[in-house]
Amino acid sequence: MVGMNELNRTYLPINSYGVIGDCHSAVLVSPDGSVDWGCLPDFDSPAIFCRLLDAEQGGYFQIAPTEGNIPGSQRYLRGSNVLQTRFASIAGEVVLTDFMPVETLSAWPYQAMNNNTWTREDGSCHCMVRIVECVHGEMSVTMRLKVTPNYAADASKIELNAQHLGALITSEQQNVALAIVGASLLPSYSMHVEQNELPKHASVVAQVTLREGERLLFAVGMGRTARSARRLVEEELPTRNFDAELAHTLHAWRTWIAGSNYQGPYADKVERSALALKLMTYAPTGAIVAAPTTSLPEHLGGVRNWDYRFTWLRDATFTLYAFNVLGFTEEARAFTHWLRRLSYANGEDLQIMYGIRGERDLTEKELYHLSGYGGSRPVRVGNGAAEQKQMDVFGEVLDCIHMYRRQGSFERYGETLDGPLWSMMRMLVDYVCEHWQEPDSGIWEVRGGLRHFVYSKVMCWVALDRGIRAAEQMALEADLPRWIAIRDQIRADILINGYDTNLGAFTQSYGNGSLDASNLLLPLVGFISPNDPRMRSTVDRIIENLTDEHGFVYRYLSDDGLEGEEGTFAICTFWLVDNLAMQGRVDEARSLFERLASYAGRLGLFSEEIDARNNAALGNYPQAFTHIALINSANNLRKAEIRMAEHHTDPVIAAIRLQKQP
Ligand SMILES: OC[C@H]1O[C@H](O[C@H]2O[C@H](CO)[C@@H](O)[C@H](O)[C@H]2O)[C@H](O)[C@@H](O)[C@@H]1O
Repeated sequence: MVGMNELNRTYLPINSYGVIGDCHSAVLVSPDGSVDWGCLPDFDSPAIFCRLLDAEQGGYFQIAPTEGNIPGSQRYLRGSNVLQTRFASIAGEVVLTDFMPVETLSAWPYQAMNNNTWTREDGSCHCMVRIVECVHGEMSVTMRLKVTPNYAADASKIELNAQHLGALITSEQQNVALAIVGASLLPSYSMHVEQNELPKHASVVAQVTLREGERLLFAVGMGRTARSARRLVEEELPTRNFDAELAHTLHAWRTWIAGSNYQGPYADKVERSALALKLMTYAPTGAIVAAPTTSLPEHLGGVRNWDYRFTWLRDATFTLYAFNVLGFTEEARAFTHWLRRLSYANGEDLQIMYGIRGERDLTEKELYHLSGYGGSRPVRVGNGAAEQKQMDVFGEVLDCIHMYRRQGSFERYGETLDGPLWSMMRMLVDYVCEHWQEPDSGIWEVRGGLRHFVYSKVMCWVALDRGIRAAEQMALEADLPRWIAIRDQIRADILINGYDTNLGAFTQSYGNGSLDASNLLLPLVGFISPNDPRMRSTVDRIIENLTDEHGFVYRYLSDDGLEGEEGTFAICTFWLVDNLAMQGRVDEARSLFERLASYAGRLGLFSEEIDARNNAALGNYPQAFTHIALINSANNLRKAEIRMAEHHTDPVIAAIRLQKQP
């Protein structure tokens, strides 16, 4: 964590970054004041800042003390995704406030699926705002903006404006506008262009000495064309009232989070997780990304580097479960809206993931010119998993609609389940009836060939089960006798072929003696009781054989067709917490939850995996999966504690406690 003088800055720990966003995109800000990852204006736009994936070539936008070695420390402003980085020395202290203005966090009038969101509802541009203010003494501050368009593949050209209060950075496809507000009041202010060693990208450098009470505001926006970006530099950005936008943005986040009705343990962690998840929603269409980054490695120096800036049906529906726990329903409405507008002719045609505007083509490419985080290559954009067959997604989609119905959301939003939505559900259930016996690539998207994954079969059972319940409870048209027979057949098949009596555990796939943490979901989806002896022994086997020395859980240890190792999966460890809690092993559950929670970064954010041995976060960041699971586990602990209280206290007191819960 160093200041501007440290020119050879390399890779910071993944979970040391803060994230800010506007529900169109999100950028990562390091504790030394640098935006090292940024795809603007949308999550899937080519990155203009990618120092995170190539410390030498990658662009960044850093505002920090000119003198090196003044450490920055970060925090979020209460109840928001507005980030502050504080730099303090003996001579002075400056505070950097970073945010992306939001108009509203409630449901949008959804736009066409195929648009990039260059402008906001009121016609102004989406932007990133950074305000640096001296709160004590004085400090010299440097801003360095190195824009590297198209993941640093395209060259950029810089033009400073006449007063040196802004800059236009253009390239073949992307045009960036920078405006600096407040500089004309500061005599020490200067700005120049600095050539870098690699000539493709120069940097805009501004310097100023700030005294107590003085401040500068930097706004960066994207123009669809060089001409529109020039207009942003000259007209729009210098005249927008960003103080009012900051107040509005803070209010929007705080109003949104105040809608949570969570009253259980670890409320601060749950709140941060909820705010992180909301950041991953794409307001114009209702889609939800798995994470706002690509290629943060699952093994340092390894090849397991994937692009997560897309919408997996699985990850998104899991996100909605977590929102549901907190009492948020609008996100599910927005997502089901997105879901209904996806293009697919039948179950075969339904992809497991789509782009945020419903794009089907997510062709995976390797960016050979980037060296990768800590040398982890290849850097990939696009994701080949989109072409995989993963049978679990049918259960996840049907379960999500089931949850939406159970929440009373159809009534709340004046919608109905019959009609086109029910036709879609029936089509998916019928597809599962025909295809559940086929092998697939499974929840973990293995690249080593198709198998009969137990979790996939269980989710086929879930698809049938939720379809049957909807048909029965809503008197909807369906071939119920057939559905019921197949549901029961799937269950019997799993219990015979998916449980290994010698091992004493549900296995990863049929006829294979390996353990798989996805089976921890079986009681969570209602397939089996958490106290069924087969489930209890599966949990014990997982604890014995699928954990590291900290008790954190690996997804599996079997071959998956890829080179290299990986860390423990945070979502899987939280699933273990859930199982322990549901079994009444509350002390073990609590202690595991707390151990795992201590591996979040200082801001409470998690990536996908943990290498506890080296105290390192691994994988894309922040990752929805982990934050979803944290919320669910905190809630399962809450429920387990209530159950314990009921058993161990006076029944009257227990009843009073129960009443207090939402
Ligand atoms: O391990 C191989 C696979 O890893 C990624 O998939 C993982 O992330 C997805 C998004 O969060 C999640 O849905 C999946 O369950 C995880 O295994 C990657 O996206 C795949 O391309 C890759 O094959």
